[in-house]
Amino acid sequence: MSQAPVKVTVTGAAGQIGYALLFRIASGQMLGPDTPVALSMLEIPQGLKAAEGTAMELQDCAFPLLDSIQITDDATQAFDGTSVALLVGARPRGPGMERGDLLSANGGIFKPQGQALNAGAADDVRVLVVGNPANTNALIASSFAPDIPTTRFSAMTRLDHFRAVGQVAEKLGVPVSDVHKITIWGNHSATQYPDLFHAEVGGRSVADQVEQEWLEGTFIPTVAKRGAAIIDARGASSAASAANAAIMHVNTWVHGTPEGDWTSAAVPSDGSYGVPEGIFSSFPVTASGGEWSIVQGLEIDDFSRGRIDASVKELTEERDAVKALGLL
Ligand SMILES: NC(=O)c1ccc[n+]([C@@H]2O[C@H](COP(=O)([O-])OP(=O)(O)OC[C@H]3O[C@@H](n4cnc5c(N)ncnc54)[C@H](O)[C@@H]3O)[C@@H](O)[C@H]2O)c1
Ligand SMILES: O=C(O)C[C@H](O)C(=O)O
Repeated sequence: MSQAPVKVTVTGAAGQIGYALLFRIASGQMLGPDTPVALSMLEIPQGLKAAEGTAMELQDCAFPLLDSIQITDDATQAFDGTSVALLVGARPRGPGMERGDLLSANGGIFKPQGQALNAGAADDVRVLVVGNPANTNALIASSFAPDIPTTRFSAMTRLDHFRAVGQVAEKLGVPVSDVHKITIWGNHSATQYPDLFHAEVGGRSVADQVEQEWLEGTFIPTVAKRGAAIIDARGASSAASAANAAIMHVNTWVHGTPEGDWTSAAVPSDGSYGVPEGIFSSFPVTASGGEWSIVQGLEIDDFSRGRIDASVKELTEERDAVKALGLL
């Protein structure tokens, strides 16, 4: 081990995504092979026993990079000194629950977690929100962490990005590594807009290589509704693919995007592409020096404009709903 351990906090550590995530973090796949990790697992009291079981398994892997494991139901302890916080634990939508109820229940989680991050996180903290509704949960958490720059928060649309890459690779019969410049715009929800007009395979626009009918009638709905399709098939929501996307999101944030390509992440809007300032919307982004930058200057045609606006409208409605609940 060549450097001091980096504290990484995972909330919802005993959940499905937590189980798929923790072993990859501890093995070095997120921060790299030279970075020892001090893991902190935050759970609600009912989740602590299962978290202890996972910790036993982590110990049994004898990962050379795993420096220590903390298990707690106290957010202040979990976030104290943390440099990477993965906010995975969230309240899922239950039967008969309206979107407003979901936002209110999650406000009860992300407000105190934002406050605890603000109180004790390390100066270099980076926060990834995975728990749904991820974009708006990131907005809530960051608004209760006024001493942490808003740009240190982002919400995950990398899974949607990878889903789009997979669909394009299959359609064009190329390896996934040939697919570049995919963009997910907007919300991590069924209104998201996976954009192929700027995507490239073999140096040519993907939109020029597929039929418009496939793009509109198959590609967009397949990507946007993939989460629901997985729930339907598995009887549980995506877990390993979500954990993979979280690992890659943080890895890219810390280590940067490859030259000439970009990825997708929900970051606080600076007003780019007409997206209202402050909401967490997915954009094409590059990363360098631990900071996200929104890719500028892309031409947006009327088709894309309409799709982006529809998803952004949903995000502004979510923002207004949490504002009305006193959560902003
Ligand atoms: N952004 C994405 O792409 C994406 C993809 C997949 C899933 N998700 C979301 O991720 C979240 C987690 O999914 P999962 O399948 O692991 O769920 P899960 O129900 O298996 O696990 C969630 C865990 O969070 C814990 N928890 C609840 N409240 C908590 C709190 N206040 N503090 C700490 N822990 C808490 C629960 O005890 C549970 O163990 C869900 O909201 C899901 O919708 C997002
Ligand atoms: O779609 C869901 O509810 C689960 C998750 O956000 C996903 O995209 O797989």
